[in-house]
This record gives sequence, structure tokens and C-alpha cells, in this order.
Amino acid sequence: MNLIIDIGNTVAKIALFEGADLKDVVYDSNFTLESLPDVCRRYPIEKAIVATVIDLTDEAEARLAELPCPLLRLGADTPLPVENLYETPRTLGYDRMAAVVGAAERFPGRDILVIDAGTCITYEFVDAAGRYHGGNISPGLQMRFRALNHYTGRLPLVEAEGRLLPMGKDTETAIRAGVLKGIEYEMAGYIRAMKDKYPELLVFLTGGDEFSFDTNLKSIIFADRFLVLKGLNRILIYNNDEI
Ligand SMILES: Nc1ncnc2c1ncn2[C@@H]1O[C@H](COP(=O)(O)OP(=O)(O)O)[C@@H](O)[C@H]1O
Ligand SMILES: CC(C)(COP(=O)(O)O)[C@@H](O)C(=O)NCCC(=O)O
Ligand SMILES: [K+]
Repeated sequence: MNLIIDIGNTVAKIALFEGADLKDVVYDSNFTLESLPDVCRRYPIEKAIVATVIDLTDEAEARLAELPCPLLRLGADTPLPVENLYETPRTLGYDRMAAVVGAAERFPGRDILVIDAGTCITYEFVDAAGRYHGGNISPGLQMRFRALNHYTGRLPLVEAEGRLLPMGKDTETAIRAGVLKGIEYEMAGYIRAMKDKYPELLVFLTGGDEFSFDTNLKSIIFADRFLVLKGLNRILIYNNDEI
């Protein structure tokens, strides 16, 4: 089996694949990777890949060093099944590339916008020829709530769940709608602008945070929470002979 490790800014995702089939996903601490030994005991792991967007702690590095199989560390020098046109491949967050690879594998020969709503929200564009053009980075859901609280004297820390109005009627509903509607309109704006330029555009939505959309947009959006993990598995298979 393939062991896939996606270390994000909020949480690490560990997945097991049998060929292209996702068999299990475990959420783990991105500081300690403490679930890894148990995962390795439970599954017959042959190869592993890790992508991280944070500097790993000594503890996390120690867990990776203990893996009972070869480990591919995804980075700027890893051969990829898509062409990378990002001008600074060494500063790219490879969770972004993994999402792109996952989307391009699912729909080869299509223009695709990939939206990943995690700690940050990222917007990526890969064209029908399999070229990754780059994309944008904006603050994620929790980051927006926390920023409003942190940088003001009077705004409380509000949760995403709760009363949601089109326009707020008190501080809490004003903040909740401001953040949630802000993200929804931001995403819808990207989708409309990209669809003007690429009429056959497909849209993938992934990441830990989920959003609702008007029915018009819904019809062209594919939601796949595990797109980054699937992309990492694809990259591991693509490099199978090298590791
Ligand atoms: N089991 C879970 N563990 C942690 N976060 C979760 C979980 N399920 C949903 N979430 C939500 O997903 C967000 C993290 O999304 P994710 O895409 O994994 O982020 P990142 O890759 O930046 O670490 C959290 O802010 C939280 O709102
Ligand atoms: C943009 C990100 C912070 C997103 O991280 P995430 O929300 O998945 O934790 C990460 O991909 C990153 O640190 N990128 C480096 C800068 C770049 O991609 O150009
Ligand atoms: K993200």
C-alpha cells in the first residue's frame, strides 16, 4: 500500500491507498505525526510520500525516519505529471501542486480551477494541456474570524456555525455573514471571471472547510475533500521507479 502524508498549517492528513483506491484517512498533529507508528503497524506499507508546508519539528522528522519503507519528499525537484509554470518553484507550497495533479488526473484535457479551503484558501489554474499556470493565496475561514478578533478592540471571536443572515443584525451575525459571504462571493467571483476566459472550465473544491453555493454554480463544482491526498498518491505512482 501507499502511505500519503500531507502536512498542512493546521492539521496533518495521513492516507492509505491500494493502487488508486483510497482506503483510510487519519487526521494527525502536524507537530508530532504521533499516529504514524500505529498506521504503519496496521497496514502493509510499501512506499510513502510526504508534502509539507511547514518546517518539521524534530519529533515529526523522527517519525518519518522510522518509516518501514522508502519515502519520497515532494519538492521542486520531483518529476510531475503536469508542467509547472510557477516562476518560483522553490517557494511553491506543494500541497497546491498536489491538488492540481489530483484534478488533472481526474479530468485530463480540461481547463480546471482548483479551490483549496484550508488554513489559507488557494486558487489554482491548470489548463487543458496539463500546464499549471499558478494561482492565488487568500486568508482561510478560521484566519478571517481570528484576524477580526485579533486586530480590533471590540470584535469577539465568532464561530462559523450559528445564525446566518444575508445582512447581520448584531455583532455576531455581522461577523459570521461577513466572513462566510465574503468567502462565497470571492469564490464565485473567481469562478465567473475564469469561466469568461475558459468557457469549458471545471471547478474543484477541496480542503477541510466546506461551503454552500447557489445552484447555478453548484452544477459545475466538484467537491472532493481528498483531492490533495489523491494527487500525492498520483505523484508517488508517477515516481515509482525512482524510489
Ligand atoms: N478532523 C479535522 N481536523 C482538523 N480540522 C478539520 C477537521 N475536519 C474539518 N476541519 C476543518 O478543516 C480546516 C483545515 O483544513 P485543511 O485543508 O486540512 O487545512 P491545512 O491543509 O491548511 O492544514 C480546519 O480549520 C477546520 O475548520
Ligand atoms: C499557501 C499555503 C500557505 C497554503 O497552505 P495550507 O492552507 O494548505 O496549509 C502553502 O501552500 C504555502 O505555504 N505556500 C508557499 C507559498 C507559495 O505557494 O507560493
Ligand atoms: K489551502
